Amino acid sequence: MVTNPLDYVEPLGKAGASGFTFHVEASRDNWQELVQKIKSKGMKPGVSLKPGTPIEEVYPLLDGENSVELVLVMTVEPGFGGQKFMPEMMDKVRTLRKKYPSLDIEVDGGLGPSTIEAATSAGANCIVAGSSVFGAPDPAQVITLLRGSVEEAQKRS
Ligand SMILES: O=C(CO)[C@H](O)[C@H](O)COP(=O)(O)O
Repeated sequence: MVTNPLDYVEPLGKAGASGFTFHVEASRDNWQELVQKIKSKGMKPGVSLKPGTPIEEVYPLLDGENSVELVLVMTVEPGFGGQKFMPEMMDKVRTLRKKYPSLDIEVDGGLGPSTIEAATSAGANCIVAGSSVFGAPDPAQVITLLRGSVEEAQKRS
């Protein structure tokens, strides 16, 4: 998480990023300008929210003009890898999935073989995973498992 996301749009665009996700908590006053700038640099805009932030805070960014195309529901407090997945965040994912059936919904924090099912069955289709992949004896196998869980959940929906 950065506190001044606007400052990073230009450099990340230049570096070739395809997407740019900012925290709603850091952009309450300027998210419209931010989304416009992200799109003007050819990147896909996304918004993220911390565990303590209610899901309703992102609705204006999805419903109006200059809408974001992805919501990242943090399943740990932002800061560092290796933290414990917060299953109670799945209520946010379920609520979002019900309201926005084709939205990209990402989850980040504590995702791995033991938590992926909770996330994908709630409606998450983009997974951020650090420790469970990089700490595994066979990282490719974990990635295949995570991807398979997303695909299975999508077939069921
Ligand atoms: O940066 C993070 C939090 O700010 C992420 O949660 C992290 O990169 C993912 O790591 P892990 O899969 O180990 O939870």
